Amino acid sequence: MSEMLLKARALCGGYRDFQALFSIDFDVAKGEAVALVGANGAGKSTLFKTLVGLLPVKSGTLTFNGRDIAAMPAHTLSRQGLALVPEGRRLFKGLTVEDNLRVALDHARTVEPGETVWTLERLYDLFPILAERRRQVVEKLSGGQQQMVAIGRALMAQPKLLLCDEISLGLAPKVIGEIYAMIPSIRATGTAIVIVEQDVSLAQRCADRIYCMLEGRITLTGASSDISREQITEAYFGVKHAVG
Ligand SMILES: Nc1ncnc2c1ncn2[C@@H]1O[C@H](COP(=O)(O)OP(=O)(O)OP(=O)(O)O)[C@@H](O)[C@H]1O
Repeated sequence: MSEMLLKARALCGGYRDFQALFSIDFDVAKGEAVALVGANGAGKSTLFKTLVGLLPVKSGTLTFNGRDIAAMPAHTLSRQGLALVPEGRRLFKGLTVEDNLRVALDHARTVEPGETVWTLERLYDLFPILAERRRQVVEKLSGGQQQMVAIGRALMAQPKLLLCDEISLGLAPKVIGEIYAMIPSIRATGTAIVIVEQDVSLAQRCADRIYCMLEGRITLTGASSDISREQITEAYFGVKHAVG
């Protein structure tokens, strides 16, 4: 594996008295695409929120770019290069597409010389429909277009690692295809990406490696090309039975 960007070891976390993550080992290398799969309630969103500092690390270690980030708050982590596209998008209603995108500039990472900078122009090249809709308030957009704004907003923070939580939820297959087509362009800039995806086949196709979670634990990890459908099914449900 190439140089490590994010490294979690024996990570435990959750909500107040409720433990939702148990001894998680999770790695992302620079520029890598990783998929995180698991049933509803497995702990995928909780892991993402813990990685970006929205929930506390209860025990274990967490490093990003070689730095201990276990106690860093979300706004500091954003400036370090960690960005989350949250489940449900959470756009700023009443603001235009462009204003939603510009909001991220306030907590963006300072880009190093030679690195690609995500500008509005580059984003509009990635999602041309957003250029057409730039002056519209986001409520007027379709679900797929809103998802593009959510991804675009995260990219404007100039992340080294982009965490995408269920970006295909509720979208038509054609639109999902359009959104997932952005992954190679994002990776080409050197940004690593982790996607939470319910469609396991899609996850396997677009990621180098897969992690599967069940009841707050990682139950399977490996190269997408090496993992069989049967192994994923077992890790996903904890029992041997067939899906879809
Ligand atoms: N705000 C919260 N307070 C307390 N417990 C929570 C909270 N949010 C989630 N949980 C619990 O944490 C566990 C993991 O939930 P999480 O949302 O991380 O799962 P998930 O894999 O992302 O599932 P989904 O696909 O449904 O979002 C579940 O038992 C859930 O009920």
